[in-house]
Amino acid sequence: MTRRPDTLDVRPITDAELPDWMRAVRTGFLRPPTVTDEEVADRRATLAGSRLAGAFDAGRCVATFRSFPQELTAVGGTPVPADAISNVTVWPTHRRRGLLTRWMNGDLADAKERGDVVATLIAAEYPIYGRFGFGPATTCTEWTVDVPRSGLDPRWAGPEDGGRIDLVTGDEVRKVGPELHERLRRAQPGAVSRLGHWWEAETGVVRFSGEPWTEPFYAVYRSAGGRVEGLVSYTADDNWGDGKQPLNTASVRWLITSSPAAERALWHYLCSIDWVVRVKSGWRSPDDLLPHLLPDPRAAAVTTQADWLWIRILDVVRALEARSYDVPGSLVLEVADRSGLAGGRFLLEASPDGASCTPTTRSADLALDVSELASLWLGDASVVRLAALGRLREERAGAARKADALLRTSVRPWCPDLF
Ligand SMILES: CC(=O)SCCNC(=O)CCNC(=O)[C@H](O)C(C)(C)COP(=O)(O)OP(=O)(O)OC[C@H]1O[C@@H](n2cnc3c(N)ncnc32)[C@H](O)[C@@H]1OP(=O)(O)O
Repeated sequence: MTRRPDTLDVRPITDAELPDWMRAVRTGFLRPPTVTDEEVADRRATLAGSRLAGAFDAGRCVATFRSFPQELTAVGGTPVPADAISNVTVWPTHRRRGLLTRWMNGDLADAKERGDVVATLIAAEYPIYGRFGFGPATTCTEWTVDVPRSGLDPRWAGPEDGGRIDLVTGDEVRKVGPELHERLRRAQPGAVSRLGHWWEAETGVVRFSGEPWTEPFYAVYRSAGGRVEGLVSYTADDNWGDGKQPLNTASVRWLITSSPAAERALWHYLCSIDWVVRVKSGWRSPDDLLPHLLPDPRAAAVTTQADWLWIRILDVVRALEARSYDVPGSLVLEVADRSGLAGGRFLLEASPDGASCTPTTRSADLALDVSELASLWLGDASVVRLAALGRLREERAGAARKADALLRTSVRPWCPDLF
């Protein structure tokens, strides 16, 4: 296949080019391209710290790339510096000429140079990013609850643990949300820091998505001691069936909690709203309490089960030293990285008191690609399973089981954010 010569002007964008860049992003994501002056102004206010690039053909932006600083929580709660990648689009007229490859290789090299431990992204499609050393590291699950079948007590009138649930406004959400989210993300492996504008965008104060804004409902859970421990944003449709029966579906936009009591109470609340016969959970942690807090968990059908956060390890030593380990153990990993950014042979010596990781010449226990290490690092994937799939190689008999004992975790990682 012959590729057309590269005549494009590929570079960071200027501030004056932001409207054109936004049009290009929308076109690449198949959304109506019209951008208003207000949306440009709102978007501009949210981009501090972001690195924005565009490809220009005869002066028109035809492809986009953005990255920005982020923190990702490792197993055990230590945040590591991450290079978050987003808004990757190449117009259909300019696809498969290597634009993504050029940007990605440059951005990952810059991130490595800056000292970022990982790069992160949410992949639009599964096959795009593995070639650049990314691996799927968390998953998301969506359930649809058939409320009348759930077995929950229909007379429920609020939490029985002394806590309370209140419907609140967007103003209140912006007051209590950020602190709650900080508590959650510092404890949850796989969670990421949020940019300052996240809460403003979620409550309609800044609008740059091009979607019409409709105010959702917000409910907050406070513990018996008055501490905010949970927050949910949801919408409901308007569906009256034959026979004048309300058959509404409540759809969760997001739900965050810092305690199991808050998680249980908010799901119970959502499943006890009069008229609501279906609750769509939104993209949740695979470990969410939802299905099993129902007396009949089969009332919660899995409607989505897919990869979510993808990670690219840029520094194997710092990544493996940043996370915690529940048991003592050692492991020699032969990590292949075709880009030359992070490969090598490493000795990991770990215990619940800490870990050290050093380049070594000892013979390897396991040989794997850097993308497979990304899937293992947050504790979600199974080494034994990856070996069975032929995606990593045991160099010493029994090494895969030994590695699972060291790397897997009792709580699965989860990233609540789309970015
Ligand atoms: C983090 C995010 O923003 S996710 C959003 C990603 N964007 C989208 O999905 C929007 C629609 N798609 C696009 O904009 C583009 O097709 C992109 C960005 C996915 C790819 O950009 P391109 O410039 O065409 O990619 P590029 O030419 O560098 O391709 C590199 C390789 O990846 C492969 N590839 C690229 N996209 C895909 C895909 N969607 N599925 C499978 N393979 C792909 C190419 O075939 C090529 O393989 P080769 O080296 O074996 O020939």
